Amino acid sequence: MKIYLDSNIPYAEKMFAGLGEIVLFEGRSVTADDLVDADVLLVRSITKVNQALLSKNERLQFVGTATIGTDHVDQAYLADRGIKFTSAPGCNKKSVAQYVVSAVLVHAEKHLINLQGKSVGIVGAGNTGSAVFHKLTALGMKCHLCDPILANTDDPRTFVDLNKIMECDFISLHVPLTRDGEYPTHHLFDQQRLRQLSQDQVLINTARGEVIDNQALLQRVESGSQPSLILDVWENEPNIEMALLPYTEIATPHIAGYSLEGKANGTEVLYRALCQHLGKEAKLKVSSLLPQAVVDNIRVNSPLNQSLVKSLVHLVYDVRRDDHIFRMGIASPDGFDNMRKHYRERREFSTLTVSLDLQQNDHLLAALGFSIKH
Ligand SMILES: NC(=O)C1=CN([C@@H]2O[C@H](COP(=O)(O)OP(=O)(O)OC[C@H]3O[C@@H](n4cnc5c(N)ncnc54)[C@H](O)[C@@H]3O)[C@@H](O)[C@H]2O)C=CC1
Ligand SMILES: O=C(O)C(=O)[C@H](O)COP(=O)(O)O
Repeated sequence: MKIYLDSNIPYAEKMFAGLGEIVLFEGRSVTADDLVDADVLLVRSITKVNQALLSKNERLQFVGTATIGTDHVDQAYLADRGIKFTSAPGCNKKSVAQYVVSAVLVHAEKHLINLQGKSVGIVGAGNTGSAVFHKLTALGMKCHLCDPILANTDDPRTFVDLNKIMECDFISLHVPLTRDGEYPTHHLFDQQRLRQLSQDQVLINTARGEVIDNQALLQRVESGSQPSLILDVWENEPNIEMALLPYTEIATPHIAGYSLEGKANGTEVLYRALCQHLGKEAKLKVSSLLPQAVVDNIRVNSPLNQSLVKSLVHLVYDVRRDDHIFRMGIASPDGFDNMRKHYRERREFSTLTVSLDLQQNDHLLAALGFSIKH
């Protein structure tokens, strides 16, 4: 059994070693010739899994992607060939939500904004949008959810339409990239919608670059009085529209979901699914392989305010560091992918235990995802 693994799937060599012979590949450059004898193919979002990639392989039985997004996989083609497919829903939702929390706090500090009562429009109310809702609501923000698909189900939450979202102080995108169906998201933010944004608004994209028409966005920002932009994802990665960069407040190379926990969760989901597919017991747990966090506890003995929350958040994850590294490195060859490939170890808020002297602080910090001790 040959298991072909993207070399950027952490802990995968250890987790899958007992299930077959491991062959590592580079996700961006792998070709049909490389995969001729693969029985199992485990990818991340940069590998387009389609007929062209699998045309020379006649024995593939299982494809897994260690990601939430599945737009890079032609699932209909896999189904036609009877190849089992698994993704990792929700695996890095906390990581993305923590990125958004850090970015919102950074924006608030820079523009002297009190976040209490500020409105947030969350487009896509699935795993990640819901996590963002939970955290930003805890910060005192008024969050609105837009999800016409869930709005047509028995989901008990209140949903608004996109017009209402366009009035919000912050707009955060958490939709899959889709081109078909009743509610396609490709260029959901097109020239017309981008024109509606004012310079007092903040547009955050951690979904997929193609959800915003990047050329229309460039025209919009070049015409003046632009909204603040926080962009983790871009059209045409890794060859992004560099002219957008100077207009962004925070810019990163598709790493919002790159916490160690988020990536490790993705690995574990695939491990379990493959074990099940092969009729084997899933004996390993990826959590046992994670290192201790460098900073793992802190004592807080004063009431929380926005500034103190920001300090606690940034003790664990500060998006400005990723923004800085990105701007320094993007001009070099392979700059976009290099930062992703050699991404530093980033942990989630749960790895920091906050010891609280004041009872009233727990709700907010627990909602943000910190571990709490009294
Ligand atoms: N930047 C990064 O590192 C990461 C990006 N992502 C992206 O975020 C996307 C969302 O992630 P999850 O929330 O975990 O997925 P999910 O599948 O749990 O939720 C997506 C939600 O979007 C809704 N939706 C679909 N079309 C819509 C439309 N036109 N308008 C409004 N809502 C719509 C769906 O009904 C669903 O509830 C992923 O598909 C992936 O592309 C995910 C993880 C990391
Ligand atoms: O999970 C997703 O969906 C993502 O966007 C991934 O976090 C992106 O990471 P790579 O798969 O491109 O390494």
